[in-house]
This record gives sequence, structure tokens and C-alpha cells, in this order.
Amino acid sequence: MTDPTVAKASLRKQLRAARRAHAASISENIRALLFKRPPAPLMELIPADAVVGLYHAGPDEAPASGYAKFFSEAGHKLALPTFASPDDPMQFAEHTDPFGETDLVEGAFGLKRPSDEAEKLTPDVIFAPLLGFTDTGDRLGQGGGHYDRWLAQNTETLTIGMAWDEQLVDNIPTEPHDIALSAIVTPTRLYGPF
Ligand SMILES: Nc1nc2c(c(=O)[nH]1)N(C=O)[C@@H](CNc1ccc(C(=O)N[C@@H](CCC(=O)O)C(=O)O)cc1)CN2
Ligand SMILES: Nc1ncnc2c1ncn2[C@@H]1O[C@H](COP(=O)(O)OP(=O)(O)OP(=O)(O)O)[C@@H](O)[C@H]1O
Repeated sequence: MTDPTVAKASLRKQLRAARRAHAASISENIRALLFKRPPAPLMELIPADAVVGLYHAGPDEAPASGYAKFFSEAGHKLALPTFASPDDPMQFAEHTDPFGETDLVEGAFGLKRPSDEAEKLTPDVIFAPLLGFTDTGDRLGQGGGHYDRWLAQNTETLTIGMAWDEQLVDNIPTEPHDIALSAIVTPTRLYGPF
């Protein structure tokens, strides 16, 4: 049997390249029209007072800033991942300015994060970035185990993946610590809620 960690590494390499190629093929104009607000079946799962965890997307990832603006306007508190240092566990802290992003600073992994003064929050719902997903909710991340570890500690949190359609795969070699998604949203489809 193939070692899942070896199989995951090779799948990550392949999916990183596919994600990069797909992201490069989308014009800025089209990109600006995508992921403006979650589809209605997902909104039904998100209580009006829910703290919503998002991510500050890198150039190849499904953009999440449209959802940040949408949830902020709808009265939700927003949170983004942050790390005291790259070796520390991931936490979420409040993101107060989704329109100007003036509250964010440069963080680990080349990603913007809330400043050290931002209030730490536990999101009720998180929208998670990913490299790969299956139509039954399995998720492959960057390989840091950040989301899996955070979700293992926060079992009540609803987790929704955001992805390009090109990140769908038939199978992910999951391990016992991998936590499945409750739904995945792409520019053309909603998988789940499961
Ligand atoms: N936008 C975003 N924020 C996030 C994550 C993520 O995947 N995306 N994370 C998810 O856990 C956490 C940060 N963890 C990370 C772990 C590893 C790498 C990483 O290996 N990056 C590659 C570049 C990837 C690429 O070019 O596509 C690298 O640095 O070589 C990045 C983030 C929290 N915040
Ligand atoms: N709940 C956990 N407790 C301890 N270690 C964990 C846990 N979840 C994952 N890990 C460790 O994190 C590392 C990366 O895990 P994995 O390959 O599943 O990452 P990933 O799901 O791709 O990444 P991420 O969750 O950051 O998006 C592995 O060494 C794994 O053992």
C-alpha cells in the first residue's frame, strides 16, 4: 500500500501546478465577478450572529475578499488566520476592514494577517482554502496541518471549502487526522452540504 503522506506530497505538487495554471487563465475582470456571496443553501446554515472565518487568498487561490465584504455588510464579525510565529498553532483574529485591509500586516508564509492587537476569535463557520477536494468533502491542504489541528480543537465549527472547479479530484489519500468539509463552493457549483 502506498504511504498516504507520500501520495499526498505528489498530489499536492500536481494540484499546485493545476491551480496556478487555472488562476493564470482567468482575467481580472472575470475574477472580480466570482465568489461575491455564498449560494443560498450555505447561507441557510450560517446564523445571523455567526463569526465568519475567512482567509487572505494568495494569487492562485479562490478569492475570499468578496465574501469578507459581503459578510461584513451583513453584520457578521470576520476573522482571519494568524500565527504568533510560523511554528505556533494557527489562531483566528478579528479582521475589521475588509474594504481597505488597513488592519492587516505581513505575516508568515507571505500572507497578510491581523495585527497582534486584533482580538482573537473562534469562528462559528470557516471558509477554508485548499489544494484539492473530492465530491464527498475530503480536503487536501498545503501540508502544514494547520486547519486539521485547529478543527480538531474546534469541533463545533462548520467548515466550507472554497476552490476552483479544477481542484476537484476523484480521491484523496486521507489519514485519520484529516477533517472533512461540510460543503465546497466553486464558481460553478456547490458540493454538499453533506
Ligand atoms: N490564503 C491562505 N491562508 C492560509 C493558509 C492557506 O493555505 N491559504 N493556510 C493553510 O494551512 C494557513 C497558512 N499555512 C500555510 C502552509 C503552507 C504554505 C505553503 O506551503 N505555501 C507554499 C506556496 C504555495 C503556492 O505557491 O501555491 C510555499 O510557501 O512554498 C502556505 C500557507 C493559514 N492561512
Ligand atoms: N489533529 C492533529 N494533531 C496533530 N498533528 C496533526 C493533526 N492534524 C494534522 N497533523 C499533522 O500535520 C501534518 C500535515 O497534515 P496534512 O498532510 O493532513 O495537512 P493538510 O491537511 O494538507 O494541511 P492543512 O490542514 O494545513 O491545510 C502531518 O504531519 C500531520 O500528522
